[in-house]
Amino acid sequence: MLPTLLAGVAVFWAVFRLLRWGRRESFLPPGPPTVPILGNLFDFPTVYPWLKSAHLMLTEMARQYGDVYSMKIINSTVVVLSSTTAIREIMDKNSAIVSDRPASHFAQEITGGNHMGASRYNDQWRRLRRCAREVLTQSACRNHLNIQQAEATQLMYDMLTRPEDFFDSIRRFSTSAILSVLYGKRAPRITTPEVTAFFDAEHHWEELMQPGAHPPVDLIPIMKYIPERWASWKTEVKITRRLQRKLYFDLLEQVEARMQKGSSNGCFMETVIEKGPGFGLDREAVGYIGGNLIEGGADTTSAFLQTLVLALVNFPDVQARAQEELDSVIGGEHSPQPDDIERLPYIQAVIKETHRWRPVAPTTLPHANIEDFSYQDYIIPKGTIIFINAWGIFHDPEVFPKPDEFNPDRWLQDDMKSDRTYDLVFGTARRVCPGMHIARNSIEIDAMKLIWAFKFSKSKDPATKRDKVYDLNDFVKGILTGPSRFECEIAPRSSHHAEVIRREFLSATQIFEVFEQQLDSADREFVGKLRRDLADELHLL
Ligand code: HEM
Repeated sequence: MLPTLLAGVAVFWAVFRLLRWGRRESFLPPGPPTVPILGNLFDFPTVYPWLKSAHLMLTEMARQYGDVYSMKIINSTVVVLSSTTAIREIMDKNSAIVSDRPASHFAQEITGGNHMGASRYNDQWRRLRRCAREVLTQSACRNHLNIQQAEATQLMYDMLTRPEDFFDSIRRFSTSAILSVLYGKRAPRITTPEVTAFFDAEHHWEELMQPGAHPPVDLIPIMKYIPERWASWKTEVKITRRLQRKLYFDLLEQVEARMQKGSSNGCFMETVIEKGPGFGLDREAVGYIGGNLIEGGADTTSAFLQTLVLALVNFPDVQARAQEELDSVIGGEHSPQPDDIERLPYIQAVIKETHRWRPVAPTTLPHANIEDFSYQDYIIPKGTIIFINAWGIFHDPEVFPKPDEFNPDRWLQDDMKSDRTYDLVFGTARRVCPGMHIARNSIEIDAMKLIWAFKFSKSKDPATKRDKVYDLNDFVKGILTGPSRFECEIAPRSSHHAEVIRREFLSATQIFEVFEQQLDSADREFVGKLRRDLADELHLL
């Protein structure tokens, strides 16, 4: 009798709990109507990734339900923040409790909990983060300006000689710059083995981490126990882990080998290898911290630069004004140097406007809270997934009139000069991007040099001979985004500019050589020939 009664109570309890799934609790902020059990599952943008980008759908809902709204996804709660006031009141004031990440079974399985960006708010994350913070301070990052600047001279040279490949040249640049800073080993070609290995590993990682691409193991944890033959994602997880580890630990071994030979070059990982144990990081974690930083730094920087080119092509008046400023402040004898940015307010505004117009991370990365907290009359329960709708904030017409227009002047208005909204591009609370100083340096150097060096204009339609029409919303879908591949015309602003580009690239040889100690024979041959040909060419000029 008792077992039957207990079983009855258990079934009743399970049914009772199930019926509460999907229902919005009265203490939550408002949001779209829910359906039983599934809640807002079908309102959630990632369920239809092929339809519309997540940030556009989240923004449409914000205009309807307000700057703090909630959704129920089965038994989890999602809150979306779409105003600076909400960011200040929720993220800044509660930073100690809103810096968790939603659970990611895939990230845990692939990296063993060593992925800083995907890690929960736990002791291992604190160790990884402390190490990254101390080694990536603003002043420490100045030590890497030389190689970032040298890499930018190769980017200019590549655009000069192969303008049609600019999309890949930018990708090579950003991957090589971050590899040099982190591992002291550069990548002179897009086919350099580490670049190919990174793209391959990243492709698998992004495919797995894309919400909606695989069964929702985090929402329905029992799925973890499905045997591999019916769960293709388990094989993908193994492949991704193998590819990442091969890249990260091969690179780590190369740094260790150089250090043993006494030919260190001051890269980030040398410091991490020395100081890592002091931060409580074992070799496993040291391997992953570097890998996670390549991942954080490579595609974000290239997406920004590709967006900048798209904007320059489509807003020629902005380009002309930026070039006027560069001509009057820098002149034509040499390209801009890192510290010149202080004297170039319009270029600074162009950079801010690029971040605002098409942010690389339009919803940053999702946060989660480790404790309940209240906001106005609402309670946000522990474990809520918090989306920062940076796109919605940057495209709020009340704050940024005509938000789709690329207008750097808005950042030169007195009230915007010290406005903190811009900081959102690098995230919030204790998760704010640890690579932002490295990123800012790269972006500033490149924006100054590229705008100084080239005229960017629209390609012609071969049939009509008219300017091509660009779809300024054709961006790759995902948590991190950038423009889909596009064509444009890139020409040096004068033959004198072209000559300066060649000279500056050749004179960066000494800086490059420090980062070329371990290149493979094909890359070594490539850089040798390139420099010999360039020297001959300049000699003839
Ligand atoms: C245009 C360049 C970049 C942009 C726009 C950008 C933006 C962001 C954003 C929005 C976040 C999420 C912050 C949050 O959760 O609130 C983030 C996290 C992160 N970024 Fe960046 N980032 C850039 C470059 C870099 C670079 C160069 C590195 C490495 C040197 C890097 C490494 C990371 C890491 C490791 C995290 C995860 C931090 C954590 O969860 O504790 N990022 N970044």
